[in-house]
Amino acid sequence: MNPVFEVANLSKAFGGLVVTNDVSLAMAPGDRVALIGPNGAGKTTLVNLVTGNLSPDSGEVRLGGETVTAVDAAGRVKRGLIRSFQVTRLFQDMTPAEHLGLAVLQRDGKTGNIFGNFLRMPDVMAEVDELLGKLGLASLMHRMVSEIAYGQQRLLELAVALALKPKVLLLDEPAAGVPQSDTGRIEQALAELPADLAVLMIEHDMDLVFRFAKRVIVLASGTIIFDGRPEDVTSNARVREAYLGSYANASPVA
Ligand SMILES: Nc1ncnc2c1ncn2[C@@H]1O[C@H](COP(=O)(O)OP(=O)(O)OP(=O)(O)O)[C@@H](O)[C@H]1O
Repeated sequence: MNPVFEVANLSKAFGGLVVTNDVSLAMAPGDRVALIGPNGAGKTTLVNLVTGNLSPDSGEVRLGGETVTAVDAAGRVKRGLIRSFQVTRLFQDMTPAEHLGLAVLQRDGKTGNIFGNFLRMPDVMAEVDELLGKLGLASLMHRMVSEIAYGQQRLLELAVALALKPKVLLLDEPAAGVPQSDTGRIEQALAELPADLAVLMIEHDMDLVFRFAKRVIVLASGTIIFDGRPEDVTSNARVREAYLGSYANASPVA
């Protein structure tokens, strides 16, 4: 199958520190990939290069076969590359319905309407209802974000991302900080993501990685040291060495 998303020989240094070192990878529609690696391995930097929030020193990013290395982050969103909206970027005094309504209008290029009452637009609201229903947030649609639990805010992030109709979805630790009682709902939402969507998830929780991913990519010191099946990752010598190295550098607990 043709890749929906590719990076080729991507490199990035901050000062003298090479944080992304000749990284190449491709994803097909429907892929479920976990991106793991010790702290400071360069995972967030790689995602920032992919989204266009950072520019690489060299290499290419391609979406649906088109080179988008020079396209800005908004242009990549328009082409279907969506990073899950972070909880810290949700508006505390807006409701889930308003967040999703705005996302739908933005996706359809109708942002001129945002000062109209889009909550009365039947086509927009039908989609908002459906998305919130899917994620179990229907009863909260008109509550302020500040009044809803953290786990539900993380589900709302996912709903906003889905409202933009992604082809490639980048998730950054979708269940981090969520009380255990609510992680099941998030995992269910992840399991129910559209089958043809390509998903790349940064995740530290290996239990979640094993339940979600069909493929694991391990980054260490900016280099991909493993790209393969989840069942092969923990026995891989380079992966073990990279993680042991990160523990060896950790300070002993007093
Ligand atoms: N803007 C920047 N300027 C300078 N150094 C940076 C910058 N952003 C990241 N770094 C450095 O690049 C390295 C990789 O950071 P990055 O956040 O990409 O790693 P990570 O794998 O996402 O880590 P974590 O799992 O801890 O979030 C780190 O040493 C970090 O200090």
